[in-house]
Amino acid sequence: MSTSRKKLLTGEMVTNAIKDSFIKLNPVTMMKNPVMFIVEVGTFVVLLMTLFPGYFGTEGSVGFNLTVFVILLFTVLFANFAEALAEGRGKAQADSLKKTKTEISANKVLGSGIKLVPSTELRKGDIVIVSQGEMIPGDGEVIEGLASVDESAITGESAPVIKEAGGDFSSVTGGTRVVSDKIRVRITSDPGESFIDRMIALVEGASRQKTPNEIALNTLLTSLTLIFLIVVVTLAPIARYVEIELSIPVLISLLVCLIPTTIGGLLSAIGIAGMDRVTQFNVLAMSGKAVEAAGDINTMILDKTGTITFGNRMASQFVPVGAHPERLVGEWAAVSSMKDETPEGRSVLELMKKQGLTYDEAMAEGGAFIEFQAETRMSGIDLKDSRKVRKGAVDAVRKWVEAQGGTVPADLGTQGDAIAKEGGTPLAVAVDHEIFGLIYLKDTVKPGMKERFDQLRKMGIKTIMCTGDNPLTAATIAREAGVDDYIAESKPEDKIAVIRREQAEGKLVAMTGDGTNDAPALAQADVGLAMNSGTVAAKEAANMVDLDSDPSKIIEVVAIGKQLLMTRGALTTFSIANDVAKYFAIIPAMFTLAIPQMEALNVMRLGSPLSAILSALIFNAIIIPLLIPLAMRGVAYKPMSSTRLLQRNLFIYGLGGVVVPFIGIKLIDLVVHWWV
Ligand SMILES: Nc1ncnc2c1ncn2[C@@H]1O[C@H](COP(=O)(O)OP(=O)(O)OP(=O)(O)O)[C@@H](O)[C@H]1O
Ligand SMILES: [K+]
Ligand SMILES: [Mg+2]
Repeated sequence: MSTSRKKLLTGEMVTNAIKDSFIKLNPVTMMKNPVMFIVEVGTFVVLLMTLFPGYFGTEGSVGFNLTVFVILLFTVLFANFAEALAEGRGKAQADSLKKTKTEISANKVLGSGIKLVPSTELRKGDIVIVSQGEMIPGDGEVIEGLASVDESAITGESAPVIKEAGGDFSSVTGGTRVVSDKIRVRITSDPGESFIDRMIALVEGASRQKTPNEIALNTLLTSLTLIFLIVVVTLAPIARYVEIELSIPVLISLLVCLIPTTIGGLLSAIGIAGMDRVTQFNVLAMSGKAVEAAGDINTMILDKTGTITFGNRMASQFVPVGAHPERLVGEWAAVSSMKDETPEGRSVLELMKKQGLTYDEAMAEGGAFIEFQAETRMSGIDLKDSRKVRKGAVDAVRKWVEAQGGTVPADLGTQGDAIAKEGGTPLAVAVDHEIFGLIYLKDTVKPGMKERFDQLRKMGIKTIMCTGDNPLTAATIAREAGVDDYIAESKPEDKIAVIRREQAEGKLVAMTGDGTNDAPALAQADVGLAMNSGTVAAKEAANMVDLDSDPSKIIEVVAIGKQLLMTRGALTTFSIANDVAKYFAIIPAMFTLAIPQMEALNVMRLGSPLSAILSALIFNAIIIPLLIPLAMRGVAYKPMSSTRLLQRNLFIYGLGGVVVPFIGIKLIDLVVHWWV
């Protein structure tokens, strides 16, 4: 998928798009786009008048009518081509994804035995075993074991990822391959509803629905079209009353020039291309609505570890407190981490090794491991000799020790604060009622974060960092990264509370997450971006999934959403401004046709009335393909507030929309008036 993703446009896509432009002429399809449907009807009427001259009263020359027919036909084809081209890349991607969807046989667990069944027979809840070298037969959750999995079929990333039971890295995707070890997987989707199935439907646009914004704009464009239709229809009898004969092809040309064909022709291409830009970025948006919501975001909730910082928080130092020797801090830290599979836990053992320190591994035998929980902010082990060993957030451990009647060394606070002020995370290490010291966990802010948050601020987006870490560390990192606000010591439910609070103020909120405990907040947020590495629950709750599992990508997703909305706004402005300019070419020409004395109205000095009409019509048609690259690429985009953006766009695209047709029509007329 990654290879096809990088290719922009192939000759094959263009050929297919040309073919599709004709297929899309089917009136049933065209009716979904009322503006272009009216043009198609007009094209058909002019065709009839060209084929059967003399049946329809006033109709001008056959040559003129034939020319109008050809230009109108191309107007419709160009609009269809824009849409087909925008769809092309997704279709190509869907094809390459379908190829990865071959039938796989699965080792299904049945009672105490194993039966070989085709993957298509697997249902939700079935248990399968997948060993080294085998393909995972369906989406599921690892319930036993650990394996490295090659997910390049869906993510394009060739480095294998570790999947293991329990925790946030338990979800597996059908069609990916186990490259080492063996896992037991509980299937979580029925046939036809898998991640790859949904991905295919998404990229190929099969499930594409018009977004609320698109529907609103479509209604506006349709209303404008109806108004102009009424104007033009009533114009004919009025003109006849004052004894001006206007032929039907001339009236149809007028109508087509007046109605917003530019945006009408490009509207759906803009939406599809916007979705596609998100996909090229390796983010799957479940709907166009999600992408547009991203463009309107006011508040962004980010977690610290892994989003703003690299997240591989590493133990870098053991700091003793009270009268305890440094060696003991390391030893108890190691004992508390022996079975702690979090990166923090593993890094403690690595630091021991690096410092050449040893500890008694046998101590853990027969003990009960206490897994890290965001709620308790501690982890550790209850030894079989009944001693309890803990490490965790300083204030959590302090409370734990105090609850057992222990005393807290005087320098715990100062030493902890010193680490926090440097942006590090202090973890206190305690055994029963005694605190031995601190583990200094180091994490670094990802480069360029400040600039990105500056950009978000310019767009008028407020950023809030939510972290489980202590207030001092949170403050330091918040300052270093340049977020607007932060919430420290936040439990998972605090995230959803922040989201609700912002939404109650009428704001749209975006957030990222990967854990099952993030799922409610991901669902509550207007834009929820789940990590592909995350749990099934998180991915189902979110409306976007990042295949690269990089939470900071939410920033770019918002930028893409903004760009989509801007592109649509800019081209709408351009289109309507454009039509205004066409009045100046076509209306004087129409009246001069009937009353030559009205030549004074011909401010544009166009060759002849007929060439003026044809030139306006030709301009109206070719502006569509000329704007396809802009519609597909999106307009150039600088972060700034919505009001400034609007002013800037009105200036560039509004003014441009008025000026460009004058020049364009004049140039076309210089050529065309030689023929008519
Ligand atoms: N393996 C661990 N054992 C003991 N305590 C831990 C462990 N990992 C983290 N902690 C402590 O628990 C606190 C809360 O962790 P949590 O994962 O909820 O948030 P965080 O990782 O600090 O922040 P973020 O929400 O930005 O990811 C941490 O700040 C740290 O003090
Ligand atoms: K038009
Ligand atoms: Mg965390």
